[in-house]
Amino acid sequence: MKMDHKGLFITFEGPDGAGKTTQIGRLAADLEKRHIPYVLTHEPGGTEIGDKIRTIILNPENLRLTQKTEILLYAASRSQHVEEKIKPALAQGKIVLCDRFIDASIAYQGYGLGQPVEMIQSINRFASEGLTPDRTYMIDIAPEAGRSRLRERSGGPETGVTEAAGDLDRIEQRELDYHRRVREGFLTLSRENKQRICLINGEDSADAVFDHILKDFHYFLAGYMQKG
Ligand SMILES: Nc1ncnc2c1ncn2[C@@H]1O[C@H](COP(=O)(O)OP(=O)(O)OP(=O)(O)O)[C@@H](O)[C@H]1O
Ligand SMILES: Cc1cn([C@H]2C[C@H](O)[C@@H](COP(=O)(O)O)O2)c(=O)[nH]c1=O
Repeated sequence: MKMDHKGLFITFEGPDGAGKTTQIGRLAADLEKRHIPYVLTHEPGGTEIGDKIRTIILNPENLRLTQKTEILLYAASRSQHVEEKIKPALAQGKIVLCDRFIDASIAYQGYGLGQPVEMIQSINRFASEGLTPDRTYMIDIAPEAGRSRLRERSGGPETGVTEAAGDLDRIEQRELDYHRRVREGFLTLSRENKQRICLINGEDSADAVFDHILKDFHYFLAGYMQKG
């Protein structure tokens, strides 16, 4: 665990539709209930400038956006986010809950697009000033299941809304094979970072997933408090 800041940096990762937003919201509610100061945020975005970058990255009309530009825009949004929001909150001793961080760039742009992972790591080390999450909840789901959840969330075939018309962003619209590579990327990361990453089966019920996260988080928090 990196101890160069006072707060705790917790990230949620996983393929599209895995349930990250659902679970991070539940963990935030648990902290709220226990009066523990926290910040709930997300990437890409999380700041005014980051949200503008997010709009460019995810707009399905931006067909000419190159792979290198995509990597750099995610890193630019992250840099703004770390400096303006995440590091100040950690310095105040808060728990920062962040929906996606550098693991997403490695999985989506590295494993998914086939861009060199070491290069993405190096760009992001610069962008994030070397910030590493203390704990990561990686929620795994097969891309078919994730995509079907996203379709339902945006209307679903039964409502007559087609997938193309149904709110999928520029990344979500990529073919299933791309999303299979992304998932394998996340699973590889979880094997390579067992100390930091807690891997969870996102195809279990939302309650079962949350039980798993909460148990691990309370255990992790107790250890962190003990170390002072
Ligand atoms: N464990 C679960 N079982 C069934 N449905 C779920 C579960 N978790 C979340 N959902 C539903 O699946 C959809 C996607 O969930 P959510 O938005 O939390 O995923 P996400 O990982 O944040 O998606 P993305 O980051 O791709 O937008 C939502 O409609 C949510 O209610
Ligand atoms: C941080 C980050 C994200 N992505 C992808 C993952 C998703 O498809 C979108 C973000 O949408 P969400 O609904 O807010 O999860 O962007 C990526 O490709 N690379 C990244 O670094």
